[in-house]
Amino acid sequence: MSEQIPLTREQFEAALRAKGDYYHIYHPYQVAMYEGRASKEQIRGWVANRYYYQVNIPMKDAAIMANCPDSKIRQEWVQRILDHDGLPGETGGIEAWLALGEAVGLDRAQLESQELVLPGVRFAVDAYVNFARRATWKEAASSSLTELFAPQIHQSRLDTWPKHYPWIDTRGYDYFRSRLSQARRDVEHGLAITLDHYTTYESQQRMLEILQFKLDVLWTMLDAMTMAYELDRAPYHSVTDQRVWHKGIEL
Ligand SMILES: O=C(O)c1cc(C(=O)O)c2c(n1)C(=O)C(=O)c1cc(C(=O)O)[nH]c1-2
Repeated sequence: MSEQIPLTREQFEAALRAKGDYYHIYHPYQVAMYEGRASKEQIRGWVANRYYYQVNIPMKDAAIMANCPDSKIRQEWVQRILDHDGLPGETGGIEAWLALGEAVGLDRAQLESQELVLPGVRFAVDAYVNFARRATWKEAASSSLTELFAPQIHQSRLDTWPKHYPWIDTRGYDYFRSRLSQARRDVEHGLAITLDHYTTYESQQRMLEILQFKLDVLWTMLDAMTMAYELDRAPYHSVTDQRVWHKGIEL
């Protein structure tokens, strides 16, 4: 049997970018938010649940670094952790997300307690972190490439939310603004690693599947929020309106 011919660098990049068709920017929950159709509860639910993604991203990036023997790569990758955690005394992305939480009327302590984080969101985010722990550092690094499509989604919020949701304190928007340049820089580095590394047809197809896995993580988070905040079907809704679900099991 003849071997499949690998995609050229340009074709591979085009195939990665084509995955943008499945980005969560097209999820109805996300569309409702930027079209101004989301209720206060839906916006608050999204911010509270996305907080779990925010706090896990630096742990995901630390897992990639822990598996990476190349100091040059770590030198660049560590910036991602600093973006979210900040240096001591600085405001990082997690702090900026908490400010967004306050801007939409959520209590900081409630956000930090993670009591609003739905199990479906928790499982999806955990799948991403666990993948990064177990995969090779290159595959885990490449899985961040949904960020190719992130500047557009952050910009769409900056363009539409202040108009649609005058009740949101505009100081909350700093997170989205700072991610515009941070995501572009991340993508440059992540894309270079990815285009250099996957040079066989099989490995390129595997990488495209990994990117689909990551798209699934993001889409599934919004599915869980749709159930809870749009369809009024939070977990256990048929038996109780209490938030009885687990709040994370530390291992
Ligand atoms: O708001 C969004 O829609 C969105 C999506 C993504 C993404 O595509 O994974 C990230 C972010 N935001 C983000 O703010 C962020 O810091 C981030 C890091 C990563 C990653 O996989 O390492 N994705 C994303």
